Amino acid sequence: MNWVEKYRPKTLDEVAGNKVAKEELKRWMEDFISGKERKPVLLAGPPGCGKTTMAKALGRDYNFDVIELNASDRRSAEVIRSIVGSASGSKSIFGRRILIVLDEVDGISGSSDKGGLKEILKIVKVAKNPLILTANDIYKPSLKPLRESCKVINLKPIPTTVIFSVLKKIARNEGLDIDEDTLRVIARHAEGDLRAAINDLESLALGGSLSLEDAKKLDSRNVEKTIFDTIRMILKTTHYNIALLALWDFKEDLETLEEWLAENIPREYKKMNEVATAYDYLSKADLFLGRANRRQNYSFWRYASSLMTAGVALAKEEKYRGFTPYVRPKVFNKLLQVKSEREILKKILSKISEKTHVSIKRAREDLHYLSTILKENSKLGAKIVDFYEFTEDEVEYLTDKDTAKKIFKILKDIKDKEKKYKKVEKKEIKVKDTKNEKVKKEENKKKKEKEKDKKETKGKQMTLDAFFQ
Ligand SMILES: Nc1ncnc2c1ncn2[C@@H]1O[C@H](COP(=O)(O)OP(=O)(O)OP(=O)(O)O)[C@@H](O)[C@H]1O
Repeated sequence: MNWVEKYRPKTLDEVAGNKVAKEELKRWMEDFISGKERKPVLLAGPPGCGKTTMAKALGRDYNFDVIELNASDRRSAEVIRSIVGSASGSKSIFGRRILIVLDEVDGISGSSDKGGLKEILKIVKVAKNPLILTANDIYKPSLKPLRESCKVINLKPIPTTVIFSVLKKIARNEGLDIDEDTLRVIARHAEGDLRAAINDLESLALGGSLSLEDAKKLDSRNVEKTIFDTIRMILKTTHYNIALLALWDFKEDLETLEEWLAENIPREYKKMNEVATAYDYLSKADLFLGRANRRQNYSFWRYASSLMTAGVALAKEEKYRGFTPYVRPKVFNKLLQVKSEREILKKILSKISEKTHVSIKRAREDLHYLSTILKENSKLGAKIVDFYEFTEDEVEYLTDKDTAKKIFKILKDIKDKEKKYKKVEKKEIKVKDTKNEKVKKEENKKKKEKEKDKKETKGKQMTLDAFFQ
C-alpha cells in the first residue's frame, strides 16, 4: 500500500490542521442527526489538505457507512438518487445510515447533461442523507447555486510546521535515515499539500536518496511544470477541464507528451477497458498530429491536444488515488543508449586512427577484425587494448560484457607484473649504484693519498737513504 493510503487518518482527531473546520463539521453532523440541519456541506480547500479524508473520518466517527462518489462520473447522480430515494430510509445493507461524499464538484460541467450540475443540485435540495461535497475552487460562477444550497466550510492549506510533524512521524515509523532539515525542505516544497509531501517523501525513499541535496532538487520542479506534473495531472484526474489545464505552461511538444502517456497509461490505469480506451484516444490524437504536421494545418493541434488530455483522462471510470511511479518512455531510453553507443564508436575509431595513422574510414573497415581478435584471443586482446588505450566501455562495445571483463583482468595482471618487475629492477640499479659509489670513493681516497705523498716528497731534500727506501 502506498504511504498516502497507509497513513490516511481514520478518525477526525487524527486529521492534521484545520481545527476550526473540524469542529464545524462535527457540529453540522450532530445537527443533522438531531434534525436541526438539512443542508449538505460543501468542503472547499486546496488539493491534498484532507477534504475527502475528513469527510470519511467524520462518517466513521459517527458510525455511518460512507459512500464516496466522483461528481464527474455520470453514474454518480443515479447512485445518489437511488440511495436518497430508497424506501429503506437510505440505510446500508448493514443497517447503518449512509453518508454520501461527492468528490470534486468543481470538475463537473454546468450543462444540463444527465449527472451534470443541475442534476446534482436537484439531489442536494431533497437529500435526507448527510451529503458532503468537496471542491478545490468553489468560486466558479457555475457553482453559485450550489454554494447557496450548501453550508460552505473552508479548509486552509496545511501549515509547513504541521506537514513537517506528519512527515517526521512517517519517517520514524518507516525507519528512514533522514534528518530534520531534509524533512523541512520537503514540507516547505509541498506548499500546504500534505498528500504531495507524503508522496515526495515516499518517492525519495524509494529512490534511496534522502539527502538534503536530493530534497532540494524537488524545488526545481516549481520553476517549470515538468512533464511528470503534466502526465500526473492527466492520468489522475477525471475532469475534462482539469485535464485540459494540464497543457497550460507545458514546455514540450505534443509528440513528447504522446510518448510519455503511451508509456505510463498502463502504470496508472488498472482496468483493461480503461487502458484500451485511453490508447484509442491517444491513437486518434496521433492521427490529428500527423495531419497537422503533414498539411501544415495547425488547427488540428486543438483536437490532438484535447484527445490526448481529456480523452485519456476520461477513459478511466474512477480516480486512482495514491502515488504512481511514472517512468521515462522506453523509446527515449533507447535513443539515449543509441546516442551513447555512437559516441563510444567515435572514440574507438579516433583512437585507432591516431595510433596507426589510418583514416577513420579505414579504421571502421578493419573494426570487425579487431573485434574478432579480442573475442578469440583474450591475451593478445589485452595487449591490443593496452596499445590503443581502450576503456572497458569501448571493449564492451567491440565484444561483450564478459569478454571485456576478462580482457581487463588479464591487462591488470600484466600491469601488476610489470610494476613488480620495475620495482625489482629499480632496487637492483640502486644496489649497483651504491656499489659503484663505494668503489669510486675508495679510488678517490687512494688518489688523494698518493698526491699528498708526492707533494710531501717534492718539498723535501731527498737523501740517498730516502730515495732507496
Ligand atoms: N489534514 C490531513 N491530515 C493527515 N493526512 C492528510 C491530510 N490531508 C491530506 N492527507 C494525506 O493526503 C492524502 C490525500 O488526502 P485527501 O484525498 O483527503 O485530500 P483532498 O483534499 O481531498 O485532495 P483533492 O482535492 O485532490 O481530492 C490522505 O490519504 C492523507 O494521507
